[in-house]
Amino acid sequence: MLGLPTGIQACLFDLDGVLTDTAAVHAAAWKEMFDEFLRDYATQHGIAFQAFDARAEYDAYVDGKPRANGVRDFLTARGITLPDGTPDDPPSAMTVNGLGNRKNQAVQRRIRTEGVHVFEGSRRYLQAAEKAGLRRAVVSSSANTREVLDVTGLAQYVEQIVDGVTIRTDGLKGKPAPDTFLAAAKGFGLEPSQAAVYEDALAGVSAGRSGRFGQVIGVDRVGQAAELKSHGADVVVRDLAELLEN
Ligand SMILES: O=P(O)(O)OC[C@H]1O[C@@H](O)[C@H](O)[C@@H](O)[C@@H]1O
Repeated sequence: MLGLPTGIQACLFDLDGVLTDTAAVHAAAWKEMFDEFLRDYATQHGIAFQAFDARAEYDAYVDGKPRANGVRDFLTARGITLPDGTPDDPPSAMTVNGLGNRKNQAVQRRIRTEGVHVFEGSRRYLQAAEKAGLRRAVVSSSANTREVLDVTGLAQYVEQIVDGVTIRTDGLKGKPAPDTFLAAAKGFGLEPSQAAVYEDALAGVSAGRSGRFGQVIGVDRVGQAAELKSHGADVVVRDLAELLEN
């Protein structure tokens, strides 16, 4: 049923790139912020400007992770160290949190002006999961999760949210650690083996694999099926509608 092995009682959905087409919106906002930062950094240090690669560097260092971890992991890969600062740093601050807040301004502006596209196959899958009596949670690193679920009308299908805000308030480790998915399974009173994880990010499928979930479904929106498999996806689909067929 719904492409799931028997015994699965809950669906734990990532948001950006799985339910909504917001992975691309995040990637564009990251590029806007990092390119501005990297241009200034290159001028100050007398080095050549090398733009942020919104595909390869986004997928490897940023996608699926909590905001500050994405900033830190990308800068580390480029050999750049900045002080962490604090979450309330202004967007102009040259800190990990400052850059994260600058990116958040960009992503919120884009969400407001461009709107959010819902993958129709995902909406249908959520409805089918509800009809089948499966529990439904959204497990996302994004602190903008509630807003996106509200503006898209998807909130009505979701029973539990573990997001970027929960990570901060409950002191959870973000993806690729399995903690956010484990918290969602626990919230339903279920074992990880009784829950399926739906993820488009490499960090997310790694989290599903290390948490020993009953099924890890990789959702390939950008042609990275092989990487999703090698990071731990049991199956890879291009759209959740494919799972409705079996
Ligand atoms: O900056 P936010 O909205 O809290 O989101 C953090 C991360 O959330 C993830 O869901 C996205 O895949 C990342 O691209 C994003 O950076």
